[in-house]
Amino acid sequence: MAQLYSSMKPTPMLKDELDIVIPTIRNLDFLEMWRPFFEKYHLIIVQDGDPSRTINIPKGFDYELYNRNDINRILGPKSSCISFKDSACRCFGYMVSKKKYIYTIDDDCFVAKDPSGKEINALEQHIKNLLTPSTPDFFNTLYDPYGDGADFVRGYPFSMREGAITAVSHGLWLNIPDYDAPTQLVKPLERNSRKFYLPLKSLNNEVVLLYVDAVMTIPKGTLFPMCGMNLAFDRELIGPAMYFGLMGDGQPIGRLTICGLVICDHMGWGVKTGLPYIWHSKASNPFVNLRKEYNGIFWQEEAIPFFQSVTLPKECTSVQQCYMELAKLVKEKLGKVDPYFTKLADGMVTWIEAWDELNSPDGAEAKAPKGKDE
Ligand SMILES: O=c1ccn([C@@H]2O[C@H](COP(=O)(O)OP(=O)(O)O[C@H]3O[C@@H](CO)[C@H](O)[C@H]3O)[C@@H](O)[C@H]2O)c(=O)[nH]1
Ligand SMILES: [Mn+2]
Repeated sequence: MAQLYSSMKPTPMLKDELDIVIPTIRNLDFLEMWRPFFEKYHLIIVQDGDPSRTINIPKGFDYELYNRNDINRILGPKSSCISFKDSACRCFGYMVSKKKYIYTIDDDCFVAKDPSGKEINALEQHIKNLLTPSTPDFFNTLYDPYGDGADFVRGYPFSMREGAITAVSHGLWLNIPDYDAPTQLVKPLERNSRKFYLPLKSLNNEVVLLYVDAVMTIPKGTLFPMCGMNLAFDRELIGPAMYFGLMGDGQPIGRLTICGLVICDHMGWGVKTGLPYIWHSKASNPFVNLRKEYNGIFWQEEAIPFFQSVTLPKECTSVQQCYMELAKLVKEKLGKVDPYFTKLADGMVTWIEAWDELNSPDGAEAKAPKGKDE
């Protein structure tokens, strides 16, 4: 399937083909800053924590809001696969959406500015990333050859210039980077201000935050730490594999995405990272994060070599089949690391079952209180 976007200008809005998923334990006043970019889109808000709390949502946005009671009502016993008291609860929004694309953003992420001072329309850049091919099989040293002002460099095989379908667009962050707790603890004041260019001086002669003006494809066979803070994906392609795992309340682990992107390699799809940037305003509490992360920090030393070694049978031709196979392997190979991984594997199976229940042609409709403040 050829990617839609080529050199046409402007980037299609896809306002009827994309949902914005926001996990939250806070009021959503941050939407005021995003209003020019988000107001035409449908929002799926997943309210975590105490369902009796009222979340303030600025007027004029079209949204559906799900709290834990809704999740339990819609999924019944299968709601056990949706994390509670962890941002991974956002996966429920992926499951109930009916749109082709998803953009997910945290409620402490704001509109960033590029070095020229122009506000960045993160959603537009993600759409551009998703509608242009990726280059997972052969690295282009000018990064994204489909970006404005770039192309394939000399020596890039012409037979590979059509590229691969892009399944995921992973954006980055100015100000507070997505650091783990130990890094956050030793670098409490560090801000993302790497100097990839001559420092741009602001009016009062201070170095302003800079950013890396690049989008690149994650090379095939390479894993990377995927952050859900500023992330978009083709839900019809890779949606069933975008489960963030079992984390938060009742789990020995949090803030670690066990994600099935190895399936992209198996399916021949691409994953991009880089632009767009958002401005991440708040560092969650590093001590609380350390408690959530410490198991994951040493388990990942076993889990990563496992995921790097995974090869899926060619008989797995759908994402669901791949994911079920991955769950089987997680149980077999990682179950001995800790019983958690057996629980996780079961959660992965339940996730696919719930996904198919809600998304098969005759699947149950996820009834939620529709929200649209006139
Ligand atoms: O129990 C919770 C806690 C938070 N949320 C919502 O999830 C996002 C992220 O929360 P926050 O900004 O406080 O935490 P960060 O450490 O900055 O998050 C990043 O680290 C990873 C940890 O989850 C994640 O990939 C990034 O998002 C906000 O919208 C909170 O409101 C929640 O739903 N439940
Ligand atoms: Mn945050």
